[in-house]
Amino acid sequence: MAEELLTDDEIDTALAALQGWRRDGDALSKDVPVTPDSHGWLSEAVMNEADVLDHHPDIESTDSGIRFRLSTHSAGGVTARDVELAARIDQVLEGGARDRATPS
Ligand SMILES: C[C@H](O)[C@H](O)[C@H]1CNC2=NC(N)=NC(=O)C2=N1
Repeated sequence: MAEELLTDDEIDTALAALQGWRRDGDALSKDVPVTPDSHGWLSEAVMNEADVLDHHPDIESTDSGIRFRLSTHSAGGVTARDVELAARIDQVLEGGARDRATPS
């Protein structure tokens, strides 16, 4: 798979199509407000997606939840793989929200 760094314009375009992601230096970053008891299942669900892509996020706890940072270490910045993983993380988060919703 090509490991080409995205240009600034390409990163801006990708961010416009994602939910709540921002550029953070050489990475894409997203803060997700969750209670500490949700860190475990959320991290696990995201890592399952990451394993499929063989591309892994940095995950850290923050005061208000959890932060994902995506960069392609071998390329030294943001590539299409990071954008793909960001979209998959958003799908995981949507699924989690759906699971917690009251059935109609
Ligand atoms: C050998 C394996 O494909 C590499 O170590 C992969 C694994 N996951 C990775 N994840 C991320 N985020 N960046 C990488 O460069 C990377 N490299």
